[in-house]
Amino acid sequence: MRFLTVTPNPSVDHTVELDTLTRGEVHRATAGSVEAGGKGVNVARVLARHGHEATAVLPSGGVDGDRLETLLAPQRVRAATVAIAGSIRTNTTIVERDGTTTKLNEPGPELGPQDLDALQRSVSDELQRAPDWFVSSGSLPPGAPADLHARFVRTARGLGVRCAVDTSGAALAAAVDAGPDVLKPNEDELAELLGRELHTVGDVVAAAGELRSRGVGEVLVSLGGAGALLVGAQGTVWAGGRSLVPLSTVGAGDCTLAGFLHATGSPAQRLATAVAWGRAAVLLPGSSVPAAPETSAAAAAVRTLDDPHPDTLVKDLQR
Ligand SMILES: Nc1ncnc2c1ncn2[C@@H]1O[C@H](COP(=O)(O)OP(=O)(O)O)[C@@H](O)[C@H]1O
Ligand SMILES: O=P(O)(O)OC[C@H]1O[C@](O)(COP(=O)(O)O)[C@@H](O)[C@@H]1O
Repeated sequence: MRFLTVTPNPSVDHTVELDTLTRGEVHRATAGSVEAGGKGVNVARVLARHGHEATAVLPSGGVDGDRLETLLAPQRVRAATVAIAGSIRTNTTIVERDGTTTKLNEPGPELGPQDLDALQRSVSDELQRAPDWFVSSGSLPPGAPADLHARFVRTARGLGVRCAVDTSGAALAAAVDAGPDVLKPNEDELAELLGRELHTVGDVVAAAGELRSRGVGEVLVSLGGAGALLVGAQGTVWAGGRSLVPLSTVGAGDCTLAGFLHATGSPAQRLATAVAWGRAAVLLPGSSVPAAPETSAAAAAVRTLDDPHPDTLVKDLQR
């Protein structure tokens, strides 16, 4: 299949591994790594590793822009870079020995009107090539309008291209009303969007139902160690597996969405693939994305459940 992604706020992902993080202390890291990052970039990377044609549209500028392009070059992703005046960001992740992951995401460069025009032109040009899926992902940098993902989705839908969105905050709220085919919030992002806490399966299903009534096709809610729930026209499915000690959870959500779009079959089959790709990602260090042998191995441990009981607590789903 052919995929197009856009990442308005890509990053160089710097991961530092250490024993235990203590605020205010000097730490000696046990390992460190640097990778090309940002949500749409990661979606493109993992799809390319699974043999798909993946194009990633991204702004690039400054020393970190050069670094990101260098890191992306060997990864079989076709990078459609848009030169911007500012320098792209570095995001830092601290992973402790027990798998606890702390992310420090920079705001990113200010995008001026010319940068935004160039980015929108690049997305429109790439959409003319009629990809099978378009993925609009990640936070928005300063200067970008909150409805940037929504604008991309409307352009894609106008051209008949199926689209998925993974973002947060005001950008997520704006994207809902553009009616993407797939929306992938995590539990916290969904709770923030609806302005209420989500404790049970019923809470999540009701929240997802509200988004569907506003025009979203399928809502794929990732739940960290508790797997994921898919709410769509055919009902609700859960998929997950036994608990894992993550090496790094960075990129797990991106791999989950990529697996979902890669898969075919019933909602349960597509969700099981999504969860397998997410679980394979957490077993890799830093922002590394899994290859086919790793996602196939992870798939063997995933189980699914149709219509999980609405009173079940989300945190109890994997038991
Ligand atoms: N601690 C964990 N144990 C097992 N699987 C995990 C863990 N954290 C994440 N995953 C897998 O990765 C997926 C995405 O993780 P999640 O944290 O929900 O996404 P995001 O990175 O978007 O916040 C989950 O649905 C799950 O399959
Ligand atoms: O755009 P945001 O929300 O700041 O997120 C960017 C960060 O998220 C990642 O794309 C990882 O995302 P997930 O862990 O949600 O899959 C990193 O590569 C990047 O540093």
